Amino acid sequence: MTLGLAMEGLVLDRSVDGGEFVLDQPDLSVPAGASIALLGPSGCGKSTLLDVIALILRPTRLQRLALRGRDGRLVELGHTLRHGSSDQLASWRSGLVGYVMQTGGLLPFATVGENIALPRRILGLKGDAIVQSLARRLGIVDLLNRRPDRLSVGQRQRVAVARALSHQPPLVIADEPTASLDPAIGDVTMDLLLSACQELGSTLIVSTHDHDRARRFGLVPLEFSPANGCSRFQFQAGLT
Ligand SMILES: Nc1ncnc2c1ncn2[C@@H]1O[C@H](COP(=O)(O)OP(=O)(O)OP(=O)(O)O)[C@@H](O)[C@H]1O
Repeated sequence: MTLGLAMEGLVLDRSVDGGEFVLDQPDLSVPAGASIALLGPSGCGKSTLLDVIALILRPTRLQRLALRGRDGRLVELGHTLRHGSSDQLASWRSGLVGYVMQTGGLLPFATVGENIALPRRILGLKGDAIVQSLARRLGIVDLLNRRPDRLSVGQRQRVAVARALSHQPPLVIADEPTASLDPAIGDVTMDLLLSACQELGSTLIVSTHDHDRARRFGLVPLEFSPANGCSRFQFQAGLT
């Protein structure tokens, strides 16, 4: 089985900052091209785990984090995530990951179209036909010239999904991407995430509270399981 993601020995300890939360993930492996639903109660660490995988959050300890690139090579990034510069991490992130953040994370001074095209600009990719195509599939073509502060939360969420897909990354991460959407648009959005990733052979990890939608769309569940200690959290190990 070819891996899309391999992680070992992750500890993210917020107690050092006065919190009570510890994410303790000895092992996590996801097959390349798999579509995963990260499930668990509020506060169990879904966003935290996604932020580590997306090279945003530096863990307290980490033995290994490897992500598969578009060229098929598994890139070892554990040392860079612990000790590399922000610029190094941003550079790897832009090529390897598309991230639909829970908060949208759109640039307020750029239009919707510019936001969606931004990951392509960063990578120097030519052609913006995919921006139009994604906008059409998500029903946001009429919004391309607006700024994000003139959008509803649900519209922003769809823009964030389009932006995460526009550079066709090998790993797509989505943090509750349908939380603010009505059921029909939520289904369209989940369908696009899945079909775009399947067309590209990309790995998809979606955090969600919507077990029913995850099941209907055939996402493989990766469930939170209590670890030792009342404030230690962990997700079910490898899916290979
Ligand atoms: N910046 C932060 N500083 C300190 N503690 C934090 C911070 N962000 C989150 N936490 C804590 O870390 C824990 C995990 O939070 P996280 O957001 O990963 O949970 P989640 O499973 O994604 O929750 P939800 O389903 O509500 O989005 C929680 O106990 C939360 O209070």
